[in-house]
Amino acid sequence: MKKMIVRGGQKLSGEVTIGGAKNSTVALIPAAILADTPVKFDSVPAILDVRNLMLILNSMNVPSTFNHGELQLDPTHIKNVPLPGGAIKSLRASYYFMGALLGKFGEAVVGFPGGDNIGPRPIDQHIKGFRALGAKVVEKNDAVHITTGAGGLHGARIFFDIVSVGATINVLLAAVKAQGTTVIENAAKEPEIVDLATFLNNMGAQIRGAGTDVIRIKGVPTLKATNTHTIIPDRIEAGTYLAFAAANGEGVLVKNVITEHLEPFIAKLVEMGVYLEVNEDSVYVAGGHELTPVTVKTAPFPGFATDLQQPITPLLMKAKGDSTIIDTLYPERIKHISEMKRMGGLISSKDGVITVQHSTQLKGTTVKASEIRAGVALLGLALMSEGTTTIINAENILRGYERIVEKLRGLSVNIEIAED
Ligand SMILES: CC(=O)N[C@H]1[C@@H](OP(=O)(O)OP(=O)(O)OC[C@H]2O[C@@H](n3ccc(=O)[nH]c3=O)[C@H](O)[C@@H]2O)O[C@H](CO)[C@@H](O)[C@@H]1O
Ligand SMILES: C=C(OP(=O)(O)O)C(=O)O
Repeated sequence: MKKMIVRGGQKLSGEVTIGGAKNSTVALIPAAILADTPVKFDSVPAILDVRNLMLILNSMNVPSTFNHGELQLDPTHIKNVPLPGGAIKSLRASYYFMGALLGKFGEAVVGFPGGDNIGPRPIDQHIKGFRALGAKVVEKNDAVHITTGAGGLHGARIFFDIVSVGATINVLLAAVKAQGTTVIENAAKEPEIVDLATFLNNMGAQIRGAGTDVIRIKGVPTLKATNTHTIIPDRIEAGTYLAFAAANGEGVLVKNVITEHLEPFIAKLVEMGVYLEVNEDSVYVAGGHELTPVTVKTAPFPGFATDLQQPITPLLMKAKGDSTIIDTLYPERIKHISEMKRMGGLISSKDGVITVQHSTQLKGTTVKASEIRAGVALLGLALMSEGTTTIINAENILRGYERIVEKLRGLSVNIEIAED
């Protein structure tokens, strides 16, 4: 296990460059097995989720190499082996192998995924989608067994009961080579879905409407990669550094940002009184602002991302008054609260409403990163606290934040990582 040791009370300054989006990458890698050729990605983030996906690929006879942000993989001799456990349990997005294997072979056995401890995360909509495409789905022995009959998968009209990123992507992966046309209604609109559709379309897929709530997929028999796919920047990583810079910076430039992907987040910072300069592909945050409290309500894209409600929390503690957070997607995403309280943070949660008060007596201590965004929020609070904070279970942060220690050191933060 790893721990991060952060010395607080330092001001962030300088530049930080955002890497490729975790939530695109973890969909693109399973999607790549649909290709009949080798595949190359660049701007791939150096995160633990990528390492674990490479282990899963390896178990399927798909060799891969990852150097300097470039990931190459060769699915031409892939074997459809059952994927019941092991690395599957290490990340949520391993469930994309259900859709990808189903699309490729017409069958899949994939263990129930792991991922963040952020409350219940059912996959009923994924299964509903697979069934609509003609698959038989049985859940047994902690794994999902999916098969198709002799006719294979066929296009269908699917109306999701709730907007789900994972279900939209999984059904898209299964449908891309199915016979006929699939229409997904009430689809999720996240930029990572558009990135995935761009990758697949460049390989010959016929997907229209990604980024809107109706996606049409005309099945094609084969997919071939002819060029390198560059992954979009990580909007959640960008939002995290913007929040850190606003709370504790004295001039930070966050580079490689698609600012349109962060509109509700940037609007919230402006509403709080943070002084920002939004450039074409970067955002500059100046220091020393008077902050007013706000209400944050998470929603599917283009709403305020649930993945940013914890990272913005330390900043809310700087505002003079009470702020409110309502996470409509994951009301139980509150694992940071007890740890923040131990650091002197004035924060509480009742009936799905988190109240964050102006907190001036913050002190470092040993806290636990129980999941990625809870962990990074504690890191943000550590930067504002007096003394040293030790964050244990730091792997949960490294799962999705590439080179975070180096990036923060580049912003003059005194931070180190060590074995626990
Ligand atoms: C790898 C990845 O991209 N992870 C993101 C993805 O997770 P993930 O794809 O798992 O999240 P979903 O968009 O599916 O979940 C949205 C909501 O729908 C519910 N739901 C989902 C599927 C289902 O079959 N039934 C159901 O009820 C969930 O419990 C949740 O309340 O989107 C979340 C919401 O933006 C983000 O927090 C995660 O970072
Ligand atoms: C919840 C998250 O990730 P995952 O879906 O991979 O668990 C996240 O990135 O905040």
